Amino acid sequence: MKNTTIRAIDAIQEAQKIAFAPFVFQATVSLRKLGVFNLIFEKRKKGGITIEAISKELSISTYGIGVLLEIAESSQIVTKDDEGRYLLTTTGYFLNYNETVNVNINFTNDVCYKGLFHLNESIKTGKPEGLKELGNWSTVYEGLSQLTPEIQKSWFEFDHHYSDAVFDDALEIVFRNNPKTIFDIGGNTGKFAIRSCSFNEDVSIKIIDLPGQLKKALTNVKNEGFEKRVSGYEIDWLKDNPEIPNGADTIWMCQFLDCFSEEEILKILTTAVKSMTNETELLIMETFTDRQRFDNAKFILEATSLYFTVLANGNSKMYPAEVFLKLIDKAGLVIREDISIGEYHTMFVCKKK
Ligand SMILES: C[S@@+](CC[C@H](N)C(=O)[O-])C[C@H]1O[C@@H](n2cnc3c(N)ncnc32)[C@H](O)[C@@H]1O
Repeated sequence: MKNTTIRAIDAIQEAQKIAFAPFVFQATVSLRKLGVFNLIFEKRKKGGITIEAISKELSISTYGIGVLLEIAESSQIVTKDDEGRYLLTTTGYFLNYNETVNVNINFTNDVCYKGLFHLNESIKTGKPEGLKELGNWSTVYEGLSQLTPEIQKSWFEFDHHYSDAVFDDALEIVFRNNPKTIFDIGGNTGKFAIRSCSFNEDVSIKIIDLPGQLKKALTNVKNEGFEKRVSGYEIDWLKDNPEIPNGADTIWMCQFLDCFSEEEILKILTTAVKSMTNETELLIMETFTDRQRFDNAKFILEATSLYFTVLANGNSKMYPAEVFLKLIDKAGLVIREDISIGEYHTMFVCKKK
């Protein structure tokens, strides 16, 4: 976006918005949590609702509702008419009711907010300095299974939101050659394994992940009754010389490689290649910054990169596809198909060179 023609008065307004962005964010979180947005929306057909009426209905002081709605009005989240009645703007509506905005707000507030304070340190050290706000681990992945329930819920809802919706389309491609054995690398909570077992009655899946995460995934798999067809394999890709077993018809890596630096991605892909035959398909599904149709999607991915910097591991990010193209080639793989899936994702179907 170019801003060469922006007037100084507008530019200072934009700068002030950034200077106070955390205030607007926290006011929004509070208006959501207190049910003020819901109430304003419910009253839309009556022309809106005043601060006094909101205060009475929600048993919160007029002072409290007033300070929140003042900044919300200046931020174009609500409007106020001459009788002092508030309505949601379209932005306010999305802040309260859009599913993607909802998972992003919860993720920002519950998982990232406190940790982000340490971003400058992380940029200098290359370490996730904000992670200490959540627990004492060297990467967030070590701690995923130990996060408090509220933080864990927001983390998993964020993660799942961006993959769940595309699993249906992805499964059609994964199973078009009828694989009997799939390795799900970075299987997380076992969602893909469970969906695969429901989709195809013959397939066996091996989830490959860190021990804590694997335990959680296998419990979920058992709860769905698929424990005979899903096994686990413990790995820490950050250790020296990781190895995975042979025997997969398909290796599945969804929203996984972005959790690593370029050097680490190359190590993972090279290790995977060693376990592949000429027939094995390696499927990489990612959200690439240079493959987004909408600016807001690119913006979400750039913010997610900062989460990786300050909280996840200090050295990974959401990558442009061109970085992956180079690493895939370097690892000894060739891309047979390059498929766009859903709103955000790209799938690379890779084979050994
Ligand atoms: C973003 S999640 C993957 C999400 C999942 N595949 C999906 O599509 O929803 C990343 C996964 O990589 C795993 N992971 C991260 N670092 C790892 C490491 N050093 N060794 C092994 N697995 C790791 C995490 O435990 C987590 O399950």
